[in-house]
Amino acid sequence: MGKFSKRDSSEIIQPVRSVVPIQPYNGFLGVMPSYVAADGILCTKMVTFYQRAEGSSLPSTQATVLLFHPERGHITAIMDGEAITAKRTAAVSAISAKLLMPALSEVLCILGSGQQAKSHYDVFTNVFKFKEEWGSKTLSQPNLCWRS
Ligand SMILES: NC(=O)C1=CN([C@@H]2O[C@H](COP(=O)(O)OP(=O)(O)OC[C@H]3O[C@@H](n4cnc5c(N)ncnc54)[C@H](OP(=O)(O)O)[C@@H]3O)[C@@H](O)[C@H]2O)C=CC1
Ligand SMILES: O=C(O)C1=NCCCC1
Repeated sequence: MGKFSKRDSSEIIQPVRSVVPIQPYNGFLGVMPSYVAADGILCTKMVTFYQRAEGSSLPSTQATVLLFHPERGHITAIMDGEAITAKRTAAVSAISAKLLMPALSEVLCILGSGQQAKSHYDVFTNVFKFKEEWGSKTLSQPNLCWRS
């Protein structure tokens, strides 16, 4: 993402994500490899995501990030892809908002109360200042009001 922000993609190999539908279960498996030679980073994220039935206790998204030794090819780290996904996705949204939102945006409204709702709340309140914050009661963030 740092390289992306610098608009320097010359050293990054990052094919478009491959997605395998898991049709009977309304799900997908996504595989997201990338190689940044200059930084010695060879990795892939593997993520499953599902449209769950209402009231299901199963998670909608599960992910793992594997880091490899670029020269020798062995795995050097197995990382929590859900934590990385939470921060990465919210960070990308904040960059988009920074570039696209009207200058006098004073109200933050978060829909949903899952992982992304929480990480977006954290990142957006860190990067921007809002006069009002609206969201779900179940998101339970300290400054957040809610509509019943
Ligand atoms: N573009 C990207 O890179 C990424 C995209 N995503 C997408 O972001 C979305 C949220 O992901 P995440 O936060 O991890 O998921 P979670 O499962 O943690 O949260 C989902 C939220 O959506 C609510 N919800 C689910 N179904 C309905 C419905 N029918 N009506 C109203 N609310 C509903 C849930 O409510 P309740 O708790 O009451 O069930 C919950 O608050 C997903 O669509 C996911 O695919 C996620 C990660 C990365
Ligand atoms: O890229 C990701 O990570 C995800 N994309 C779609 C929904 C789940 C996670």
